[in-house]
Amino acid sequence: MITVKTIRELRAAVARARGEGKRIALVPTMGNLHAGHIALVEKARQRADFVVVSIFVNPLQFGPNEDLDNYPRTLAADQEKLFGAGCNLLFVPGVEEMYPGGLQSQTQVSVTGVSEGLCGDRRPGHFDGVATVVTKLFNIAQPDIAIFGEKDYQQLAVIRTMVRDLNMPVQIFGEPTVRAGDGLALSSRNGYLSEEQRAIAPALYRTLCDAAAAIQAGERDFDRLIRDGLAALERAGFRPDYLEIREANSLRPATAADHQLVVLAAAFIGNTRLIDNLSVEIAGQ
Ligand SMILES: Nc1ncnc2c1ncn2[C@@H]1O[C@H](COP(=O)(O)OP(=O)(O)OP(=O)(O)O)[C@@H](O)[C@H]1O
Ligand SMILES: CC(C)(CO)[C@@H](O)C(=O)[O-]
Ligand code: BAL
Repeated sequence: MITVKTIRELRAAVARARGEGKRIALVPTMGNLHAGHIALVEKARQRADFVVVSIFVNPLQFGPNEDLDNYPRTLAADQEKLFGAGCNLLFVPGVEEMYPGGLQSQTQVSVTGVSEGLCGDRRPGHFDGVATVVTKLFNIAQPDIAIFGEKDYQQLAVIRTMVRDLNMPVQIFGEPTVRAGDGLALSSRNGYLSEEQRAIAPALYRTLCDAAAAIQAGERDFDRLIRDGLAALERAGFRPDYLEIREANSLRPATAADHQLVVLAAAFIGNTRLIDNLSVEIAGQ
């Protein structure tokens, strides 16, 4: 595995791999890697011959009061994990390499529809920042495929929409959320939790499971399910940001006629904001 910091080095290595007839995969990350990221890398290995992982804590997708400065940066440990997972090239650009003209003058990519509501409302500008950096990473690495986690469900929908609308020649794969034994979705931000907060955290997934089970059992009063879910999160010690039930593909609010649903939630424990989601397929329809 080689680690490069510049677009020029990345392009040269990818051109060599392509010249050898290799299929290129890209796994974009913000680092502080855990088993969820490694599962994406392993999937990339299965589907391609040359795996590029990027680690870039993208300032463009953070709001002014968010955790950009505190976001964990653990390059040496990440390199070790990626080497073990069969990554071929690690791209770790600095902010200047990615945004040489500064953040203000950066052309931005903005996806309508699926980026509205949910995290799009709670984190204004977030998905413009994500769509912009992912477009840049696609243009820089020109991968055949790119792999993302379903944990960031709305992000995956935004990227799929962007690729479709802008005819980007890259195939997108979404991978299931990797969870701890108690159900908590693995996330770099879990590292912010104290022992006491970590004990509260699995209630987020439990709440999603309860809502999904109620839908499977025939409940279609989604407003009531949302109210119950928000109350359950509060009882557990969360400060809920949102809990919503959406149609799984369009992300519009679900109706009783929909067959593929997703329950999505974001909630704070102290200053730490966790997100999670659970898809619900209504069988036999
Ligand atoms: N538990 C997980 N299972 C599968 N994929 C995941 C998981 N957590 C993150 N990913 C995916 O890894 C990629 C990089 O995500 P990122 O580096 O932001 O990690 P993260 O753990 O989600 O961090 P954060 O705490 O900032 O949300 C994204 O495609 C994301 O969806
Ligand atoms: C896709 C991504 C790497 C873009 O910065 C980021 O949003 C993430 O880690 O999910
Ligand atoms: N995992 C999504 C990146 C973010 O929260 O900014």
